[in-house]
Amino acid sequence: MKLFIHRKDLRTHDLAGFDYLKESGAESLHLLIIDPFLLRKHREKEHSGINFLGHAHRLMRQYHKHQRELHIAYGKPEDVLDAILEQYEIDEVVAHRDFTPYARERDRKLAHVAKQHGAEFTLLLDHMMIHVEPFTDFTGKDGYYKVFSAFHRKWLDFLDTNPNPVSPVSLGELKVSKQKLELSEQFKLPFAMDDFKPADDPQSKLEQFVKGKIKDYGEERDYYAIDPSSELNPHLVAGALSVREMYSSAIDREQSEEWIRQIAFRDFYLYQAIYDENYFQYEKKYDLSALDDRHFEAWYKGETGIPVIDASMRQLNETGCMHNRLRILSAMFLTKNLQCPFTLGEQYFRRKLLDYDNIINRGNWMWCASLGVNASPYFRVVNAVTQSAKYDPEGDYIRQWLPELKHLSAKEIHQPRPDAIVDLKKSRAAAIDVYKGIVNSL
Ligand SMILES: Cc1cc2nc3c(=O)[nH]c(=O)nc-3n(C[C@H](O)[C@H](O)[C@H](O)COP(=O)(O)OP(=O)(O)OC[C@H]3O[C@@H](n4cnc5c(N)ncnc54)[C@H](O)[C@@H]3O)c2cc1C
Repeated sequence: MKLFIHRKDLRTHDLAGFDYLKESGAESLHLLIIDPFLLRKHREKEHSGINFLGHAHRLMRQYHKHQRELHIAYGKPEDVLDAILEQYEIDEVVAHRDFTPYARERDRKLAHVAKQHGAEFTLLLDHMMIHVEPFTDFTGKDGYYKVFSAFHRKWLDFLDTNPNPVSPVSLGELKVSKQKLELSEQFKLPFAMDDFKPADDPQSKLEQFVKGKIKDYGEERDYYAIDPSSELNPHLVAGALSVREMYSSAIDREQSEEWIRQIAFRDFYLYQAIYDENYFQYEKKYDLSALDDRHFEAWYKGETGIPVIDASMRQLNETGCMHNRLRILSAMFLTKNLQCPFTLGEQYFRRKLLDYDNIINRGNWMWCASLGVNASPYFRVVNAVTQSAKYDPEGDYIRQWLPELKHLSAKEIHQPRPDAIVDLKKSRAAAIDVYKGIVNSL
């Protein structure tokens, strides 16, 4: 019998692991491990944890609907696996690959436990559009792409000749074992799944988006006050929706290029995390000693006196959502105008974002902070006030999140408040000076 472990792939169709199980013809036991490490610091009460657990609850229901058994265990993955392999005749453990340092170490430990029990440990690539090894062969490049535009061109060519279609295999076609798992008390969930509202179905949202808003995405994607983007990402990061489904539902639609380009962007950051050995340690490579956390609290509480920044942080704190343009403004403001290390903002987003993803979050924070291989130039410091006036000309977004400024005119509402913690012009000049030193310290 095989053991399939769900991770960031909380769905019951189009999974590389399901294709593999179907092909093998073997019976399989299906497991989701809730890892206490990933819920430390009460993340189950933060938006990112609530999103994941809401999707876990939805997955449980889907298994139930298919009359299949999904076992849920709570504990260190290697301990859970050890207990299961001790009790059951399992010859192979199957899961999907992940590239964060924590995931790599976890999988190293799981491989070790599997080996001790004489079982195979198979990791499959599921959550990227491209398969990285064939892609690397296809590029014929010595080394990897460091710049997105060149990567993007090759990515499109590669998918033209190496399509990665949605799999027709779904849970109902697998021989899922009906055996009960008898795990000891220590592996029982310390909370009830019912405490988490099951996440909504992403399929109808995807369908609506590709039939409607996708054609305006290229022109309107930055106009955050009118909700121009798909808002599918919380489903994608939990794996309730596969990237193949997103790509294949959009690729033949007119004017879908810009949206597809964003999917390539996601693959690009995942690809960087695989090939750039410094991806997770740039903060140790640069000299960031000129930066400090003086203004961090004002930033995360939305009390900087720059209306668009405060509005976006209030939205984030309350809902876990923040549009991409606002993430850029708020990250550049923190790292550049407030001269705060990017890692503090990165960690704050980890707790707060509904669609938090370690690799994508880090790549974007580094881009904003002008660090790493694919970074904005150090002298790029966007002006939050002019961007606010450009993308939200009536100030509707600010009025929604800062009702105390409702009375101000469309012209006044974007302007720094009298008690703003920094002067945008002066802090921009200072940031350019400091970041010139930082980027040259590598
Ligand atoms: C500082 C900062 C932090 C971020 N943190 C995260 C994070 O933790 N998790 C995360 O998934 N994204 C993150 N992003 C990227 C981006 O903001 C979100 O992917 C996007 O806002 C999701 O919105 P949407 O669901 O409407 O997707 P759409 O705008 O409809 O885009 C479709 C898909 O394209 C991908 N995408 C879009 N923008 C980007 C981007 N800039 N980089 C990589 N992929 C992108 C996403 O997978 C998304 O599902 C961050 C961006 C910044 C500037």
